[in-house]
Amino acid sequence: MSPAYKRILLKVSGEALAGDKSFGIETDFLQAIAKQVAQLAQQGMQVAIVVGGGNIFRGMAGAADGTDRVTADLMGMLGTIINALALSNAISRQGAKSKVYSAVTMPAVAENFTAREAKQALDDGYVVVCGGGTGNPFFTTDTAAALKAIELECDVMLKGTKVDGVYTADPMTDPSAERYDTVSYEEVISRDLRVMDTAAFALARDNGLPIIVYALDDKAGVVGVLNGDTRSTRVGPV
Ligand SMILES: Nc1ncnc2c1ncn2[C@@H]1O[C@H](COP(=O)(O)OP(=O)(O)O)[C@@H](O)[C@H]1O
Ligand SMILES: O=c1ccn([C@@H]2O[C@H](COP(=O)(O)OP(=O)(O)O)[C@@H](O)[C@H]2O)c(=O)[nH]1
Repeated sequence: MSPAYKRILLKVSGEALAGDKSFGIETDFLQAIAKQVAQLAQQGMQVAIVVGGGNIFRGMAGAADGTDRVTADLMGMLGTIINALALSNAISRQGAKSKVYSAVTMPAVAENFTAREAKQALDDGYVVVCGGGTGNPFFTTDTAAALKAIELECDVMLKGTKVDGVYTADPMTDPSAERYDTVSYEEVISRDLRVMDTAAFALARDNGLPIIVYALDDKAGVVGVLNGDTRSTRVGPV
């Protein structure tokens, strides 16, 4: 395993959590991710996770259907909390300590996120699972993930999603798209490669945070990414 990383931030896309279903959480898939994360934690790696919510609700879709955008985004943020609770519980069941932090205040459900407390929890051996995104409408959980990776002083952000890296175009719609092994922040932003939103890439670039994009359903998963066995793209300085 890469000895270079002491503390990592893992972004788990909500839609990927649904596995083959169009909505909700696929239990086997949740267990598989939880097992990989628990394994890393038990080996002494500090792991923070930001969870998406696209498997439950997306603000943009709600707004398109007539709900006002701010309300729809609040609904989306609540969806990410549901996923965070499910993932943290699954990690605990694998024998690792885990706590949920929320960017939206809800004391009966989760700890309020502060970087100071979350860093302490990481130092104390907890897997820190962050829900609620940035706590603000008009943002995404990718931006929240980049932000929290920087706030928590993580060495790298791993973005687990449906595709196995960054391509020259969206591989879901363009079969001629080619995957990069490494790509600069500048190229991703200037070519508008939309595997994450520009705000997230810009934040990473401005703070020198490397990002590794990989497919969440790869059997070797995040452990494989860190070992260099899983196909992925590294986004970083040139
Ligand atoms: N240049 C690109 N390289 C890789 N994936 C891309 C690119 N452009 C668009 N995508 C799409 O971005 C998606 C990943 O973004 P993500 O935010 O995780 O997805 P979701 O919409 O499920 O939340 C991929 O499933 C892929 O279809
Ligand atoms: O900081 C944030 C993060 C998320 N969201 C809302 O939560 C939804 C789910 O998050 P996202 O789409 O990023 O999840 P993912 O794509 O990872 O499944 C978004 O559509 C937004 O409506 C938000 O308003 N602010």
